Amino acid sequence: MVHIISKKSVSFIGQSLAAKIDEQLFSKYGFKVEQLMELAGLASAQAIAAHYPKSKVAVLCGPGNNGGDGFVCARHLQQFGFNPSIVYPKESKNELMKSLVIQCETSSIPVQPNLPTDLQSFPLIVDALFGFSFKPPAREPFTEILKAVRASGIHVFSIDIPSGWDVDNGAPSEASEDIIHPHAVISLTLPKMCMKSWTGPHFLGGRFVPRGLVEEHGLQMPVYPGFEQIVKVED
Ligand SMILES: NC(=O)C1=CN([C@@H]2O[C@H](COP(=O)(O)OP(=O)(O)OC[C@H]3O[C@@H](n4cnc5c(N)ncnc54)[C@H](O)[C@@H]3O)[C@@H](O)[C@H]2O)[C@H](O)CC1
Ligand SMILES: [K+]
Repeated sequence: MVHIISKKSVSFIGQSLAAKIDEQLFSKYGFKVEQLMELAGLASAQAIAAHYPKSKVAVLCGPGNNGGDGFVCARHLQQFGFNPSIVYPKESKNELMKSLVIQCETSSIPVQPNLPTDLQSFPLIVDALFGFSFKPPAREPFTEILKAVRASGIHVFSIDIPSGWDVDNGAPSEASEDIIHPHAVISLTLPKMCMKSWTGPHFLGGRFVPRGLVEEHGLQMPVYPGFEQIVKVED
């Protein structure tokens, strides 16, 4: 059972503060991106395993760190008994992303640029296309993918933000075809402003923010019970 906390007990942060916190974690507080990505991807996999039965799962990975979280999440999902396949439309030159591809491929997790032709046989899709650095609207080849995912009707679990949404203002329109309409979301560190009016299943993970950073920005952090890495946010 995932512990439930009130939406009112945590801060919601905007795009610029999310980027500032991220930058300070690496500069002032000495973290390496792969450390935090491992925790973010693990928390995402834990939320998925807590919420969905084991199944085939298509993990859509973008070119930035949100995509990196997706690769890590896929690795952990495989450890938890899921059967992940990665869709990675735009290969990054970044060394960390290259390592993540190797880690998955050598663990027999397929990595391909296109959606699987048998997408309808996947009960679940993980959306790790874009996180808090996204600036709408999405460009190709992502627009086509977002539209195909929407048309498929398959349940989507979004990591950090639903891809295609404006980080501060949310979904451009309920009817938009080129954005993710998630079934559930995990926010990392703290929920972003776009999640304010979200009423579906909402998890929170990323239990790694040092106390100094919390105090510096006056953040209201979630209270995680014991040694848990995720909580569920409800009204
Ligand atoms: N501090 C934390 O909590 C941590 C969060 N993590 C995850 O990292 C992402 C943010 O990662 P970042 O690399 O800054 O950016 P994104 O992944 O959101 O995307 C950048 C990527 O996307 C391209 N892009 C932007 N807009 C568009 C567009 N309109 N169309 C097409 N492509 C676009 C851009 O060029 C870049 O290539 C955060 O959300 C968390 O998921 C870390 O893993 C750990 C620390
Ligand atoms: K996402």
